[in-house]
Amino acid sequence: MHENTEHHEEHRGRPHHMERSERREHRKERRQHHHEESEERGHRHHASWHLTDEDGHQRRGRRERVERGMLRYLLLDALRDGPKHGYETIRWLEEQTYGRYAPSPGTVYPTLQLLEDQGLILAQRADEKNIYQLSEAGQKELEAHADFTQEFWQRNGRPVPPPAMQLETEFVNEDLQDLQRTVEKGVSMLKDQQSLLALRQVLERSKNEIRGLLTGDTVPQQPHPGRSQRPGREIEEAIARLFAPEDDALRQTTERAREQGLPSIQISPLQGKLLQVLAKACQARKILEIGALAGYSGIWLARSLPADGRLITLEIDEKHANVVRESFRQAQVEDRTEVRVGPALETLPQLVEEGPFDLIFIDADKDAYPQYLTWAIRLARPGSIIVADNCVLGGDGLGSVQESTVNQRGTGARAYNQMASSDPALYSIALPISSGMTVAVVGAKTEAASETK
Ligand SMILES: C[S@@+](CC[C@H](N)C(=O)[O-])C[C@H]1O[C@@H](n2cnc3c(N)ncnc32)[C@H](O)[C@@H]1O
Repeated sequence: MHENTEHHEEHRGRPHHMERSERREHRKERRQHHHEESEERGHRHHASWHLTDEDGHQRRGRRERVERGMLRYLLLDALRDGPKHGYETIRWLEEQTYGRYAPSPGTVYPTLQLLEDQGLILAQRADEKNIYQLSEAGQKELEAHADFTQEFWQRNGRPVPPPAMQLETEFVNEDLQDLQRTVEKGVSMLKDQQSLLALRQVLERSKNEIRGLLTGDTVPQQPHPGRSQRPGREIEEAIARLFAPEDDALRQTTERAREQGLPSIQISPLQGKLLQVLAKACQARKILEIGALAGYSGIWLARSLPADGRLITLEIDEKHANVVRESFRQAQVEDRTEVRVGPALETLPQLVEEGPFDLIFIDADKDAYPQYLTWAIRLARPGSIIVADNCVLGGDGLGSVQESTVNQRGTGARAYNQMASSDPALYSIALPISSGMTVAVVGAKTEAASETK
């Protein structure tokens, strides 16, 4: 299936004989034409998007919407692969999209009829069924509109990544969109041809590097499970070996998370030990965590507590919460831990009576980070420590909040760091450990700082 996909990518490519500007113009015209055409038909096709996981269970995903104007090209594509019955075109599309797209017969048969009426496909009756094949006109039509389907195949013509890679794959897609926004914005801001040339050179270098990585010519440097490049990873690992070795319970927690299909986004052992050191420094007896996942960081935190200490960890996902409880049980810290299920912003107000907390660890949805910080200050005492993970993000978490119009990645972290560095109630620093942790010590609270938005 891979070779097939590659073949299609090549075939679907832009007409090579054209100059770049001509190709762009050509593409623009085609899009316009395609748009008008699909509006004329006034149809949008909705197909359910379902995936079969490794255990053979069907999961529903987002719906793949395909305009009928587009379906005709996908059907022509199916027939380029060889003559087929109507039903076989459906199966072919389902197979080529790895189960993401299977149009209904009610949409496919009328479209095949239309294509036949237009002379783009030929029908032959055999065994009381029509076998369709691409006509010469159909072949030309398909080639002339190759770029219509290109985006569809880019999105759907690749295998669905295994659960452990889905998150990273999403990050890659986000990064691509970020890059596009940044370049588009940059192009409109650049004043001279020289700068544009420099920009193109950067893009060219990146493309070459990516190609090298994909073909295996370049060895990936310091790959890591987080979002941003992490220089000095070997050093981190060496420190972890010395200061923060994992035991069976911690290793099993990571394993359990993987088995249950949870994303691999827990903190590193080094971060776990840092949390423990900070908990010891403020003599923590009560710890609050926002974002539990499978309980990995929770175990590190719980182990820093005295026997009568308490860790409350907040988790939105019931399935994650069950894994966390199991992890805590296995690590024998269930006596001092509790998982509270629900959106953290709803649970936090219920904790006012149970505070103050000596250490608060924030590691959940990034957009809400500024609100979590406000709540953390409210639930803290002077001398409490507030730690937030994923705050540096290779630099994306630093800088001004306004940058978010260019680069949306790191928006929550940027706002968080701005608050943490300027709030008079806090004494803070961001550390470049893993994807960055911002550590703040709560000082004497001011009225303004303890108000909750
Ligand atoms: C990065 S993971 C936490 C990793 C964990 N601290 C560790 O290092 O082992 C983030 C977790 O926050 C949870 N989460 C996301 N949004 C949330 C919300 N609004 N309230 C509570 N939990 C949330 C997610 O379900 C996920 O399990």
